[in-house]
Amino acid sequence: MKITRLTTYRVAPRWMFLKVETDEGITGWGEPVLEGRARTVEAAVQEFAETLIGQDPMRINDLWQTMYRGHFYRGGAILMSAIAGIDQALWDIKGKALGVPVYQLLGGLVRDKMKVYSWVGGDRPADIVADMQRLMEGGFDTFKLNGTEEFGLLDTPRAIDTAVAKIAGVHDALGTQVSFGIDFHGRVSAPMAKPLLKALEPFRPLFVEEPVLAEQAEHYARLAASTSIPLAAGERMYSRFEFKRVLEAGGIAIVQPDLSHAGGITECHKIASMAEAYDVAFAPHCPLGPVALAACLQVDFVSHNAVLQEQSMGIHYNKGAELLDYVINKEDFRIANGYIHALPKPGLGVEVDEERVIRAAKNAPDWHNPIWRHKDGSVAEW
Ligand SMILES: O=C(O)C(=O)C[C@@H](O)[C@H](O)CO
Ligand SMILES: [Mg+2]
Repeated sequence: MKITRLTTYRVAPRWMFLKVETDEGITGWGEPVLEGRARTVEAAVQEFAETLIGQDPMRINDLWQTMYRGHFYRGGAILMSAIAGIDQALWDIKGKALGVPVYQLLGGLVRDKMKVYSWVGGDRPADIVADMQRLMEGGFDTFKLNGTEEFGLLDTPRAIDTAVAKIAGVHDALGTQVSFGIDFHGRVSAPMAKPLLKALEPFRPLFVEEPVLAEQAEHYARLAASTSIPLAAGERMYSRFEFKRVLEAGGIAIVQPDLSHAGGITECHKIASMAEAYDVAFAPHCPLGPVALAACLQVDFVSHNAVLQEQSMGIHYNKGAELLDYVINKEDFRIANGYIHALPKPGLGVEVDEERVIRAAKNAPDWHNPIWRHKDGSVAEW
């Protein structure tokens, strides 16, 4: 079998799908996107296409290594997102060619169902309790929310109190009926993370995510030593070679690689295994589309340390399209009582509505995150 064509489709809300065609009529789909940098990743995918066309798609490991090592420069958000989406599509082709879901090619199921969680509260956490109560009716009991709005490098006790008050409101209203992760979203500096974590401890969040920016990873171990809250990170780390340093230094209880940013199924399956060796949980980041989610689930169902799966249904970013709008087999993605089952169909297990994708690609938005500023006019972490 040979790869014949790679076609990218940028679509609402902020996703990009990749279709990889072969000379035997088998097509694979991937989701190589970096939110806000879709056009850059698209260019990277098309550059990789120059070396992929004519190659055997079944040789996923060699193609992955060639994409990663063959062009001298390596790693980083753009290249690893391009490789991620291509890798997803290659696994999709392989599973379809052999007539099995990808998880069968990775050793089979370690669990019958996978716990998922839902976002609440948006960019600026608000209406959190109401959002949770609405989603609890749909069977969810695990959530994630942003911990703060803009937060200064040195901020005030009042800013900490404002952030804590929102969490206290959830705790007062719902107690332990719900569990929730708090995403600091890299908005909190290392000096402020310690007091903010301490102030949040009484409300026992499930985890705090990106307690500091990924480039401040050396603070993870120090922060973990100062708090009982499990720390999570990974959406802005792009390969085993970044995760190895974090795992070795300690401090992170949950790794959250993104299957569309960290090299795809091939790389994230290895990251999950590395994390397991350090007794660290695996909870893939996935605020993206259905192909990215399908790729996550394939790794979740073969990884003993997979504990939670993010999915974007109802997320505040999904303007103009929802998680399953481009999916034909919507029923396979059904979430019941906060769990999802392994996708039964061959390959990634997602049947893409190609006509709808092609239509949507004709007027794709060019999504970018807002640029936030502090009161003094300096740029703030969004
Ligand atoms: O889902 C999460 O945990 C996030 O932090 C969302 C963030 O990754 C945005 O997708 C960036 O545009
Ligand atoms: Mg996050």
